Amino acid sequence: MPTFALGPNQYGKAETRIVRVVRGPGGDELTDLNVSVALRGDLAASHLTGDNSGVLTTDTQKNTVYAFAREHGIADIETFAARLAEHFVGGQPSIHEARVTVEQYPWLPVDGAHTFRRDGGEVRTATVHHGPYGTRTVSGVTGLVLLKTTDSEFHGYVKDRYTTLPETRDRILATSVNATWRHGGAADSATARQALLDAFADTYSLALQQTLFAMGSRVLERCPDVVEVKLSLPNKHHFLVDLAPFGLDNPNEVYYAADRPYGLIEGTVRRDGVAIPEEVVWSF
Ligand SMILES: O=c1[nH]c(=O)c2[nH]c(=O)[nH]c2[nH]1
Repeated sequence: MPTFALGPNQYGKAETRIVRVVRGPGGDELTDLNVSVALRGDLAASHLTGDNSGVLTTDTQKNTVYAFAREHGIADIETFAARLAEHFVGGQPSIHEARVTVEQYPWLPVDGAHTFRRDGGEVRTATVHHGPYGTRTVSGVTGLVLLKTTDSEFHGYVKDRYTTLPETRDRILATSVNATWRHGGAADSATARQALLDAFADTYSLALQQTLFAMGSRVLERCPDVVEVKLSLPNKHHFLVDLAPFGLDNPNEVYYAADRPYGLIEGTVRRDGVAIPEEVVWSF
């Protein structure tokens, strides 16, 4: 008779959407979040026999997210996530570890009073793990779309019998930045985000790979608390259209913006010679 063992497991309320309005005479403040909680601990009995005596229900977790927004405010998403994670672990003996992931959808004021507009597709992220190892925070941004119209070359690459890509000394460079930065909890995400923007803008690029390293390095330079930056950069190709069939030249003016396939350039930038604390990664 085969026997089976329960492997790594976790549970929690995913994607609690919460919008908080702080009303003030000088204009309202809007915070728009998507909060996911996952808990681990002494919880096998629920899986093995249906004994739920250690289970803090996912419904309670959702309620806690809402209540904390009112009781403690949100401050920034790192603080909000850490407060929740510490509460779940500190409040129940059966819960030993918590992972709280927060996505923030930025809104910009329209009239400085009570009207806002969503700020493109950009999303700010924070993931906090809390457990016997303490609190580990990873902040980030996704969907930050950037483009520069020049100061980008690409040449000197391998040519084999399948290569058709022409070398270029002047091309459009565009990407949608997906970045995370691991830190001790004190990193200023606005500074990190600005570092990504500045490095993309002022790096004369010979490859998106080189721009990636410059962007990660700039975050480490400006944010002393950050130990590691991970970047995933789709190369949003812009191909010059051949207008010769119409008797027209095309001096870097008219492009075809391809949405797929796209190059995907990914890499990690770390501080040299600094011992980096082990990353907490749950198996799923
Ligand atoms: O910056 C680039 N890196 C590549 O690896 C690559 N490959 C490619 O076709 N175009 C580009 N551009």
